[in-house]
Amino acid sequence: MATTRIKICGINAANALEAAIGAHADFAGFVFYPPSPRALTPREAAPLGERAQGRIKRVGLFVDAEDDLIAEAVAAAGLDALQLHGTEAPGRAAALKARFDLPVWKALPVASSDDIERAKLYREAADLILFDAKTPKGTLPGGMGLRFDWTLLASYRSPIAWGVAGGIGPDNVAEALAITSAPLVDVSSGVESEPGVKDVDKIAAFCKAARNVG
Ligand SMILES: O=C(O)c1ccccc1NCC(=O)[C@H](O)[C@H](O)COP(=O)(O)O
Repeated sequence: MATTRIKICGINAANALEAAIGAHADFAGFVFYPPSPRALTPREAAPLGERAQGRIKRVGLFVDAEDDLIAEAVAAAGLDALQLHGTEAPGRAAALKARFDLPVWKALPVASSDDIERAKLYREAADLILFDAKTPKGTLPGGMGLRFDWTLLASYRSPIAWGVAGGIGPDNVAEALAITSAPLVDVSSGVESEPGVKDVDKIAAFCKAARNVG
């Protein structure tokens, strides 16, 4: 089995970034979505991006963002990939991939098998599909600690890269990976002490538990 790749999302402080790097996570997620408790402005992300350069890949998370914000964030934080966590259509994902010449990850909210099927729509437009739990209307579209039925992915096969997110933490990441065999796992609130505050010990425990599986 190939090694599971790990993304720690919502990194907004140097200690959390160092914990993710120290625990050999593959990706650090920077959230550029103002309503999030983990949100960064491009200016705030710049020193984190510089610290991360060459040590961990930097993924910028956007929710139906304008090009201007994405351009500022790419320039300030030196992003290595764009994660689209809103209602971006395949055409929008393809346009951003072409404009910024960066890999594009598309997050898809999952509540039923139909939601898994939607991944097919993005095969030409995205480099990675991230299956995340569907959240209630009027709340954040991610980072809520909600999980979906992982058995929906039990026999999932894809020609492009993919990952699983939502309600995963140090105590259940092994179960999530055992059920889904996902090549990538993503976590945010599961490694926090409170919303927006990462816990360095939980980051270490999460990465250790994920690495013990794949
Ligand atoms: O983390 C956020 O605040 C956030 C806000 C808006 C859209 C997406 C967001 N996070 C996306 C992620 O990549 C999370 O890691 C994923 O949703 C899982 O979150 P959690 O259930 O808290 O681990």
